[in-house]
Amino acid sequence: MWTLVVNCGSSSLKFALLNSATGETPLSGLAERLGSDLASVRVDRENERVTVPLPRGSYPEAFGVLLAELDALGLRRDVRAVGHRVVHGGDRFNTPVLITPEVVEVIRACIPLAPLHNPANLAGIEAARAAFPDLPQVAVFDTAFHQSMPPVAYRYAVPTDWYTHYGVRRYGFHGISHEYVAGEAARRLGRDPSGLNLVTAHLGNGCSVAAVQGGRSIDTSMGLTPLEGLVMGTRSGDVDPGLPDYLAREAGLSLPGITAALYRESGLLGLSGLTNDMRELEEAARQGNENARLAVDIFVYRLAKAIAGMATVLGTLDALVFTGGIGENSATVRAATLARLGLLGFRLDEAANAQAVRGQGGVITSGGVPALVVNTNEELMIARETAWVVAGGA
Ligand SMILES: Nc1ncnc2c1ncn2[C@@H]1O[C@H](COP(=O)(O)OP(=O)(O)O)[C@@H](O)[C@H]1O
Ligand SMILES: CC(=O)OP(=O)(O)O
Ligand SMILES: [Mg+2]
Repeated sequence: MWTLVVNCGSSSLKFALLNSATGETPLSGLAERLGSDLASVRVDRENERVTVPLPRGSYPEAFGVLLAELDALGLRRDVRAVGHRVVHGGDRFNTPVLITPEVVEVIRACIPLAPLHNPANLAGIEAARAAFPDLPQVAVFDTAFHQSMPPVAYRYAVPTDWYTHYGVRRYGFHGISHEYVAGEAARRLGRDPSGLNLVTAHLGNGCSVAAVQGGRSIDTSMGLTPLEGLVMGTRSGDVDPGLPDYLAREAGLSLPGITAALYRESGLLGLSGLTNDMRELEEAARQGNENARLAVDIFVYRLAKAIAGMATVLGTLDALVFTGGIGENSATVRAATLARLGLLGFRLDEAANAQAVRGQGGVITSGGVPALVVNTNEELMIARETAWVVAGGA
């Protein structure tokens, strides 16, 4: 079944046309910096890549480019469903669902919990509905996989009333990716997923780790919002909850201003003062830039602590999985992380670690607990889940 997958970020729209059974992907692309003068759309066709400028382009305009590409390939009429990545679904959804007006309302109600992501997801749903009014639209939630967490993992030690009245609890994100790579890792290890204890580390622009037991998430590092946990590209991850009040009083900053800085001006970017891009930071660190070095060191230090925490939650560890742009491509981050985790029994295979950079993934340890690189494929996961819902779901 041909499925169009739409993944809207705060200023980007990723899309892919996939065969949900075979994974064949004749068309994919990424519209970036939407709304700005520098907006552009990159289109990947079977054997070529083109980038077209789209100054001040909006989500509907980016969607227009996608439709024109579908027409050029003669495939628009073959699309049977549209699958959307939706970042926050609260605790209402533990599976993907057909998008109804009620589902849209829940996604809207979750905007305060994912202010960068959910409005963009709704824009993607609107654009797709306008273009394909007769096709089923499916929401695949980043939070759904983590709905299996037990209360001991998802509750915060705050007044119970905040939980019961305002849904203040940990939800977790990147579930589509954690679930996909956990399944792939089991396959690569030749093991039955139901018997495996895995830690999965999704390291992209947003970063999180998860403890996956028998194919189910039992804990993860992100919480109420995608701000908690690891150091990320521009997000701070964990800080002292006393920080906003302190800064509001000492620096005269507003609460929304502080939150915006924690989302957009912190993490690798804030620490280095240079960039949120790990590749550029590694290069700057090699050239002797101390701030870049410190940013990478703190990223790794916090990641290693979080992985050890997830291993503790699991009790025993069968494998560690690296994924996401950094996890798949940075041999340096992987090596430095494993070097801090001798306690868990990893033995890095340097040649295999260097090899895994070339895109195939694979096991990067020799003996001890295996660590693997698995390339994530959120689009394929969304296409499969969409096909499952269209076929009647649970
Ligand atoms: N060769 C590389 N070495 C180190 N980091 C890399 C490399 N390639 C990509 N990255 C990093 O991956 C991150 C982006 O991850 P990605 O998963 O593509 O992002 P997103 O979350 O936006 O999908 C960036 O920090 C980028 O620098
Ligand atoms: C939820 C989240 O952090 O997503 P992303 O990494 O795509 O920003
Ligand atoms: Mg990502």
